[in-house]
Amino acid sequence: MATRVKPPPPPPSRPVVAKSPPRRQPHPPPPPPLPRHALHRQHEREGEATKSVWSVGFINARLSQRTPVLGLRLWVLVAAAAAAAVVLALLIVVCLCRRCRRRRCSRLAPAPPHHGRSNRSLKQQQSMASDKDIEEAARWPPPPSFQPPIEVIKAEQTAPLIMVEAARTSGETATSSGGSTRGWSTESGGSDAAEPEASRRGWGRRYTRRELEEATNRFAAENVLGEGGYGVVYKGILRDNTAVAIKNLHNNRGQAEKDFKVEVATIGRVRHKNLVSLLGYCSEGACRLLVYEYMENSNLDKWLHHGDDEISPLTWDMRMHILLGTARGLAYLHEGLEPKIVHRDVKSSNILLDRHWNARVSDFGLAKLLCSERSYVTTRVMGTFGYVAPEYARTGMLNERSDVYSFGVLIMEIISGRTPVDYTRPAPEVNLVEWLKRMVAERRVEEVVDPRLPETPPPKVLKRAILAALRCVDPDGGQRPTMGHVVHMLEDDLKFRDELQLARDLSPHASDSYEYEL
Ligand SMILES: Nc1ncnc2c1ncn2[C@@H]1O[C@H](COP(=O)(O)OP(=O)(O)OP(=O)(O)O)[C@@H](O)[C@H]1O
Repeated sequence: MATRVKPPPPPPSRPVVAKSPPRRQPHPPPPPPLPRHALHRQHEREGEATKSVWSVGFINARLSQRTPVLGLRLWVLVAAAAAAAVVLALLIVVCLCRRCRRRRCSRLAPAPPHHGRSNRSLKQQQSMASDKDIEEAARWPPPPSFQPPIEVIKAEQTAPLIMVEAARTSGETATSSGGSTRGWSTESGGSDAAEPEASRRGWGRRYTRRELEEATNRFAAENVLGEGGYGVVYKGILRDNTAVAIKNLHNNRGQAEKDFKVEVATIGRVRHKNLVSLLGYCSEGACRLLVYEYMENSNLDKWLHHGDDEISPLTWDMRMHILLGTARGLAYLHEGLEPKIVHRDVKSSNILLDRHWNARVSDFGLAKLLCSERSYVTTRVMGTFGYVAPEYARTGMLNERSDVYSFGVLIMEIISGRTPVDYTRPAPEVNLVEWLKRMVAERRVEEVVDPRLPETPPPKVLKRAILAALRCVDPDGGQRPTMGHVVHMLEDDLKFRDELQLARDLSPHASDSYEYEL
């Protein structure tokens, strides 16, 4: 008699349907014990059933099962969960990237001011300014030991203008010194559409060439403000009636548009009341144009050296005010930004004057915008003859103390009305720094004053200004003050001048003794 073998249990893949409660049935009698060979076959069948749990058919069946979630099949839910996980992962990556970028932005935020010496010590230094100090500062030649400046940046042979380090770290970032962002609007010609993100971030407006042609009457000759080493500068009036200065950079075929934009962004984000603001740019084909705020009173060089008037319109006070503004602008570049910007070409033609005669430093950071292969870049690297710090000229090593040296030359220029190098003068007077030092050593300080000045400054005031200049042109870069120190010196000088004036106004005789005491 054939033994009835109990059928294997139904495969678990069967769809689970709502079951009615099982009817209770009387327990069937226990099956008779199986013979050995039947038992063996049953084990084999059970083994196959277990294996089938992992078979393709089984998985397919499982995935095709309907679930209680909206009656969707299991594979639909699995796919949805996988997609959600991918989206989540992407979101996390994007968030992390943004955080990194923000951190880079914050590196360019204004750094806390750090001036090595306290105001007090500077004040003491200043009030102790005596003939001896001035003569000591004027000592020449420099000590033979040249101490390399701290944080020296090696100037390269062909493209050494790497002073705008900010560009490297964050071409895409935008920071502001708290200044206005006027002019960085998003409305512009068609090309803005290509870069809406840039405009939103405040990098600066991108102008079309056509817009700028319109503003300058097709770059007409009568709108030329002048020509410098970087190109021709035009005055332009934009459609909204804003006056601008448009610098047409020449020889730019070597500059990739992307690099150009990075540099422009670097310059554009630097805002300070004593720096000329870059409003935007145009980059179409080989054409590279920079759009700046227009400065009504041109540049300092013009007023110092190219005026026809016998009496200069620049009074002593105006000159000191211009110096202080310039010092503040430079101090911001050196100490207010992280990483700092070394101007590298501080000179009177780069000090522009707004309608209120406030100094506005221009051309900072321009060096990196130039095509590095051009030979004139190499000559420009050396700054301008007469203003260049000796260590820079000698070694090509440059840091912010080189700007301090040039600023010292600028002080001398403003006091004397002489250019830093003047070959029309007798040999001992050709070099301004050397001549002025000699005059100080010979106690002929009063003779260095610009004969075109409407009024001569009080001797003590003059001496303090000369002392500041001599400190700045110290042959040892490490001994020069920082621009922050220079700002304090000049502020103190102005205060000193005010006090003197007040004393004079109160009593002419009292002021004599006051001046004498100081
Ligand atoms: N934003 C501006 N507003 C008014 N005039 C300007 C402005 N920028 C430049 N200029 C004028 O354009 C002329 C050329 O300036 P640019 O800066 O190109 O050359 P530079 O300073 O004279 O020489 P270099 O290029 O050697 O520094 C100068 O007369 C300058 O005063």
